[in-house]
Amino acid sequence: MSGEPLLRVRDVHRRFRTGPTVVHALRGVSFDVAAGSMVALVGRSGSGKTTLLNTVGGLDRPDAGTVHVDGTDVTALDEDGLSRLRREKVSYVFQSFGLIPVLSAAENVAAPLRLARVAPAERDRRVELLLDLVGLADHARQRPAELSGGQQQRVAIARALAASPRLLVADEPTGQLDAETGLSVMALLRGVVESEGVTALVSTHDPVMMALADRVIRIDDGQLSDETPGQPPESVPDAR
Ligand SMILES: Nc1ncnc2c1ncn2[C@@H]1O[C@H](COP(=O)(O)OP(=O)(O)OP(=O)(O)O)[C@@H](O)[C@H]1O
Repeated sequence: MSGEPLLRVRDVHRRFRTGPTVVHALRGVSFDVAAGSMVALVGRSGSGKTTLLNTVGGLDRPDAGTVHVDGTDVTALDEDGLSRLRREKVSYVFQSFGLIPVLSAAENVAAPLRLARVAPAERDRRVELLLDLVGLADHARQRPAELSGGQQQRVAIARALAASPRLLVADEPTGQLDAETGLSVMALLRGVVESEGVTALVSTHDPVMMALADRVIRIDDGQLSDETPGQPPESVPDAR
């Protein structure tokens, strides 16, 4: 498999029909993401970022084009196949965290491991390790409402990593966080890409996230319009 991109997107189109109006949200999007790299997806509001991320992880189907994740043709999967993909290969981090309110931090992180039928002792070990990785070892028993926004997003990142996905998709993961908290969550994401060997595709408006990425791809009105390599933070205006 070496040399194969972890993610391959080819000529993806997606249209939405609302009454008489048709919005062409993706107009022939193609790109590759190398295994173990972190790519930032940027673009104005309404440019198609969420639609693209949903298509990549099988939450939404394109009208045309193909998406391959780790050699699997996502666009050819039936519902069972998509569920397996989301359990085993792709996980999501959302702007709104998406934690289960009645579960503790540890139970939220354990949820994907339960689904994957990981044995309890191994599950506990992995949850402890992940909460430690995201700096929340002392908050394992707290429920989401008892955690700050930044802490909740850290739990969501730990949960997303629980089942050792190949691809982490994050849709504006720092969108609800203040600048300082957002920066620490972004640095955490960058760190886990390295330490867990995961590949990440992250939509963002934040120049610091762009600077932390290996590559930046820009979407404009449903088309990729530009691509620049990640830059060191000191060369990004207003990043400090
Ligand atoms: N389910 C839907 N039904 C109808 N139109 C939709 C739907 N989802 C997205 N769109 C339209 O598709 C276009 C792209 O939306 P998308 O949410 O992908 O943009 P975005 O870049 O993620 O925006 P933002 O940064 O504001 O989240 C927009 O014009 C949007 O109104």
